Amino acid sequence: MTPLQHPPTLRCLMLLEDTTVIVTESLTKIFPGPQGPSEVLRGISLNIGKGEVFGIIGRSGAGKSTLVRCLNLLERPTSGKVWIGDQEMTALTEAELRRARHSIGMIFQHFNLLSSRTAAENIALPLELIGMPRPEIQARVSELLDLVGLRERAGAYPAALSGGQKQRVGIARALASKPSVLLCDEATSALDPETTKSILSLLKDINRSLGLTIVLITHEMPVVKEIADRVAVLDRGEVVEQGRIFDVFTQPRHAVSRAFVQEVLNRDLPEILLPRLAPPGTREPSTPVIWRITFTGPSANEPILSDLVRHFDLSFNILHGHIDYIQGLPFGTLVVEAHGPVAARDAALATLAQKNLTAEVLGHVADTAAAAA
Ligand SMILES: Nc1ncnc2c1ncn2[C@@H]1O[C@H](COP(=O)(O)OP(=O)(O)OP(=O)(O)O)[C@@H](O)[C@H]1O
Repeated sequence: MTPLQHPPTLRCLMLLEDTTVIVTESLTKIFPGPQGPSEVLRGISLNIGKGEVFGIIGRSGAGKSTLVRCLNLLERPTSGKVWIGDQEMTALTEAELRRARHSIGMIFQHFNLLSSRTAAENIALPLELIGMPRPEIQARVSELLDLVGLRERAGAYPAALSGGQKQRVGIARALASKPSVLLCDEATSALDPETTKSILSLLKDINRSLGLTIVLITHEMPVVKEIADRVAVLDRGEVVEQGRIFDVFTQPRHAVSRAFVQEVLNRDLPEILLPRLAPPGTREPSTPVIWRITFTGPSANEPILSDLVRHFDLSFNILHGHIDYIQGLPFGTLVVEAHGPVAARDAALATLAQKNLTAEVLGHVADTAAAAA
């Protein structure tokens, strides 16, 4: 039973001993506007586990930034509730919220560093604000500079730092007060792919070494694929799909999720091969067909095609294929022409289905391609 299925009084007690660290319940946000009120969040309910990297992905305008700002109450939800740890954020006064935010770090797309302060001074800022004694601040800043690999740049001003270095300062500053949760709002969107990788790898290291829960807001599926454990897909203020990264990547159920997955794992037939596919209804059923076989997990390591050749006397022409790794598990697709009698092909498809492999019939081989094969 999840915390959401319990009455509110029990829920807080459960959160203390449970592995859930962030809960949102039916969160809505309505902004007033010149054309009338606009409902930007429409009943968001999420459970985010302790130590998890949780991705929230959506197109521009889906409501991602509003959602993340509702988590730390920088934006007050119109209705619904937010718990972080054992605190119901939505029930706190402004003064209580300021204290509660010490356990929530946040990093931003444009880093939000103070240009008049050095890297070390930026990192020290939240500690100064809580009145930490100077020697303690110095020790903590030194520790954080080591953590993010910036010891050599401690005295540099933001203008002299690269984008990746600025984000490292942002991460160190966010971690200064030892939060249990780190919210990342498009933290790598302003960075090039190489720097993005290094920042994501730093975040993953921090997640593992400190057990920090990370919520990652992004419009980039490669970011989610790289480090998230689970993902929620946000579309027009609603969570349209959520689940383990491997499941969402290998079996996306919603059209928006499918489009995001397609960006990373291009499963379509390359354009150059499209002429090999006959228009529907133009070929005899007995002509060779084109299949797309999807391999997931252990099935990716099995000699599937050679088994089909041996058992059903079929022959295959491999047109296209790739294999990827999601959280260390293989996932691949292979597009093949299958040549052989219809009955044998059908039996082979049934065998693939029994092995829980997805085989889609894309169509028949076009006339010219069949002749050439
Ligand atoms: N303070 C506000 N007042 C009125 N409307 C707002 C406000 N903040 C956000 N919105 C609107 O809410 C919608 C969602 O915005 P939000 O920034 O949360 O989306 P997003 O998914 O983060 O998009 P992006 O990736 O482009 O930043 C947008 O239509 C935006 O114009």
